[in-house]
Amino acid sequence: MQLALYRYSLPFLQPLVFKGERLANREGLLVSINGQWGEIAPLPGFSTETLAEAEAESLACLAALSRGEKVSPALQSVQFGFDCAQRSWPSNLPASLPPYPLLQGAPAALIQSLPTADWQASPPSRLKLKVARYAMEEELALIEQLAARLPTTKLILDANGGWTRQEAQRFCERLPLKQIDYLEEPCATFADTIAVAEATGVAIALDETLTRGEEWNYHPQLKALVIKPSLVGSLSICGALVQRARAGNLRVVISSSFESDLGLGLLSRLASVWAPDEPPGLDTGHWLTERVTTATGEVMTESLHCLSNMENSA
Ligand SMILES: O=C(O)CCC(=O)c1ccccc1C(=O)O
Ligand SMILES: [Mg+2]
Repeated sequence: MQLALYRYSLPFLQPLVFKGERLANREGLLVSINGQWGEIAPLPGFSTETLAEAEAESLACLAALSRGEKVSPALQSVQFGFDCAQRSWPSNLPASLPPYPLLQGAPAALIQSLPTADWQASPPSRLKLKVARYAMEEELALIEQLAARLPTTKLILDANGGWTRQEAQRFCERLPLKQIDYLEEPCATFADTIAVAEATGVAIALDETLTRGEEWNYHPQLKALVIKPSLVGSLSICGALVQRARAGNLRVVISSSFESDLGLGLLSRLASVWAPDEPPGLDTGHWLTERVTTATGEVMTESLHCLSNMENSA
């Protein structure tokens, strides 16, 4: 049995802020089990575990595997990594749809630099924008511009639970609702999010509610589950969420959390299995300036920091 764990550190194009924490590099782990890879990369501000905790549990799991034991990690990022590295993937997976573009940054700067010229010829069917980060007026002005310039594009908005019920209602009352695909997580609780939906008519998608494993119910305005397998963790829990979405006629959008190119490839495979007709939320790779795999998919282990490398007969 071959077992290895590596750490990567990949620079961001420019530092990104996650829930108030400024990161210049994306750091994570790559696990290899008999030649099959997984990625373990808790995201500060979104994961409850730290990278150090994930590393410690990963090393313990590898030691257990090397003794011939089965492992069931407790940390979500570690569950994802080990599940991916041990999954029997179908051999001929179709490619997933191209991801919808993700816009991130200050509204004034985005209005200046909108690449609408490229988009005019073939506008994206969907476009995602982070909200609840800057002044509400500025964000609404940007949305108005986007809606006017890209009349056939549906906008996905994501507030990451950043508003009170009242703030979210003020914002949603001024949205061009026909052009909004859905709003992810306007408020910090499911009850507040649903209250905003009912008061304003906006369509809702859940994301952090699923990552945190909180309770939720079907609602006529709940339109989609945004599933981040790398943060939810266990692929069987992700599979159960997909089933529950199907049972309630909800769309499933597979989404990333700034993984390396290897992690994005794994998420793209999961998207082609779980959401073959839905453009995934995987447009985070362009924020990283370096890769961990070659063009043919080989992991460039020589450029990574090796934490463990074992070969035994177990
Ligand atoms: O979902 C997407 O389109 C891209 C990923 C994304 O937006 C994201 C990335 C990291 C952490 C949180 C989020 C989010 O959905 O809020
Ligand atoms: Mg989200």
